[in-house]
Amino acid sequence: MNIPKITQMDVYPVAGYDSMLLNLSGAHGPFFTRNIVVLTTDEGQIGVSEVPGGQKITDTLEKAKDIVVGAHLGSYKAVLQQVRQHFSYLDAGGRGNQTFDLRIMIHALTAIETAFLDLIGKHFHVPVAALLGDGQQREHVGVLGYLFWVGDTSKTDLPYLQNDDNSDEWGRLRRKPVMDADALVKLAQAAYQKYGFKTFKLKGGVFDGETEVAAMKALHEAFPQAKLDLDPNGGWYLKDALHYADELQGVLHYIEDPCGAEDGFSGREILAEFQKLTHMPVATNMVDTDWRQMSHALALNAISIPLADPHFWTMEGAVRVAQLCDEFDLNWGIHSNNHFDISLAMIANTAAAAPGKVFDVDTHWIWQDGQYLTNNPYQIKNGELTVPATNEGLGVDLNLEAVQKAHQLYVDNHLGARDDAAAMQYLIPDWHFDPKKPALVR
Ligand SMILES: O=C([O-])C(=O)C[C@H](O)[C@@H](O)C(=O)[O-]
Ligand SMILES: [Mg+2]
Repeated sequence: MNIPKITQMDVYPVAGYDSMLLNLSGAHGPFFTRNIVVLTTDEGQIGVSEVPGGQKITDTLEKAKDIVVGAHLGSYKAVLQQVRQHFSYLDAGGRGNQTFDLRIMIHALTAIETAFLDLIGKHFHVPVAALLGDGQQREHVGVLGYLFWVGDTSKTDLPYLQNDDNSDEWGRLRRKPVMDADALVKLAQAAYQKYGFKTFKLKGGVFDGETEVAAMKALHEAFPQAKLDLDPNGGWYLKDALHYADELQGVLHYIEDPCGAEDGFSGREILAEFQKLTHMPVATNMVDTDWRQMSHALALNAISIPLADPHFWTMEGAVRVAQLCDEFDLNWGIHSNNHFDISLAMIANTAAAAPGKVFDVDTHWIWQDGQYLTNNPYQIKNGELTVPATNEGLGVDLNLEAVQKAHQLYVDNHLGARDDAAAMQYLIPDWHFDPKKPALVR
């Protein structure tokens, strides 16, 4: 029997268009960037993956080719071990304190793992979900409507996309400013019309806390049945977070990183105090991002909903977190960043393999919907993604021409890793990141 062997590994840094989404780290620029990996076997089959952008991840993937090319599918775990050993020094600084994770090795590792899993799934004619953890647990995966405050792009001379999809209200509104509760409710209504979400999350840490509390109350009034989450990325001090939590009792279903490290205490210690004092379930993608952090978070009872992003836990690692949550009576969810449709397939397959109480998972996809790198992107319908058990691999068919175009966009615009301060400086001159100050509070 022939076991397919990797004969080629291609790495494509790519870019797509984004809205001027605001967050604690600043404002999203007109482009978001990703790294796409394509593995080819001696049988001519391909396996794909997508992880965050940036030259450091691209370079690491390029260097890893020596380990990957020549390996056969059955040895993928040995390949992953070697990649981890060779490059783990790159992640010594941890995730950093931006809203997004700055690690390098773990993202490169995920890119290699996922492309292998795509190939193995195709080889055995099963979805990637069937290969993870204890196998596929569900076909339908709930996803949330990820809402942002959106800046006014006319205050910049940056090439933000406008009028790319005026076929419906969501397509129109997602490129326009959203700077008050009325506009936010309209945005949520448009997202609901198109995608049928049952949960909404607002990216907070932009306006002062009282303004964001009022916005959540307006969303609750407009969608009394919806589950709501507010995520200021640890930008509030504990004493303020306790006050906002009081105001948000009965409004929020859960809260995400309401506070973080302060006064010599770690983010885990502060969140443990918050959870104990409020009894409000706390989600996080900031304080339990590896097993060492997770062990402290659990010992402290700091969190109820680990958001295990498969891009920084690996797909297998994210499902391992779900298994732990299931055994320990915690809820589980996924965190995301702006992404193309390969990542959407990664999210869907990971959540389809997660046992237990899975919260509607994050995805930024609605801001990118229409910019496809595959011929058959997953669709969000009735607030769900579907992973049929008949899928093979990730369940997507790569459109190489679209990847090459997205790569050209990256090259032509001299892009690299994400830097939200640059666009924010158009709104507030000399703006600098402060992990303890909402972005527009300066
Ligand atoms: O849940 C989260 O913290 C995120 O989604 C982090 C992202 O970096 C978000 O803040 C963004 O895209 O601006
Ligand atoms: Mg978060």
